[in-house]
Amino acid sequence: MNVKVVKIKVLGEGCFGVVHLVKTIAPVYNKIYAMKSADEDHSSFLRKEEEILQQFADSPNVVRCHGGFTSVERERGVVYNMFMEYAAEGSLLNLMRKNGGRIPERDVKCYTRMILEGLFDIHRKGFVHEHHLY
Ligand SMILES: Nc1ncnc2c1ncn2[C@@H]1O[C@H](COP(=O)(O)OP(=O)(O)OP(=O)(O)O)[C@@H](O)[C@H]1O
Repeated sequence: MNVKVVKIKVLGEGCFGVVHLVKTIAPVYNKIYAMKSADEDHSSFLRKEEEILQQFADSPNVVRCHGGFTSVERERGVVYNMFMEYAAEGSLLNLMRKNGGRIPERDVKCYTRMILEGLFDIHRKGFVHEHHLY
């Protein structure tokens, strides 16, 4: 499948790759995704992440994965890309930064519930969540 996207902006960078906000051009026009990319030679983690996320399509508290594809970029060569649901409100860290280093008390209950329900689904399927500190 010949997937074409326009990169709108960088959303962030993790240990293994960069995440862009993108808009699709082909084969479907104007779909918005968060797209995580890694050089093909170092893409095994991303392919694994995709394989795992696909198992959580029915979990509303785990970010939805919309598949992956390979592209060739002039500067980087062959790249593997994974489409994710775009979390437009950003991360909890963004929320804390906007609120003087805290999560507003009125929001704590709702986010705690979402995190615990997401973790419950993850553990139920036999996975553990790991976050890298760097
Ligand atoms: N689906 C998304 N919607 C919006 N922003 C996202 C999305 N996924 C990732 N981001 C942004 O990109 C950053 C990097 O994401 P990534 O998944 O690569 O790493 P991480 O989860 O922060 O850390 P790690 O490398 O430990 O997995 C995030 O911190 C976040 O700011």
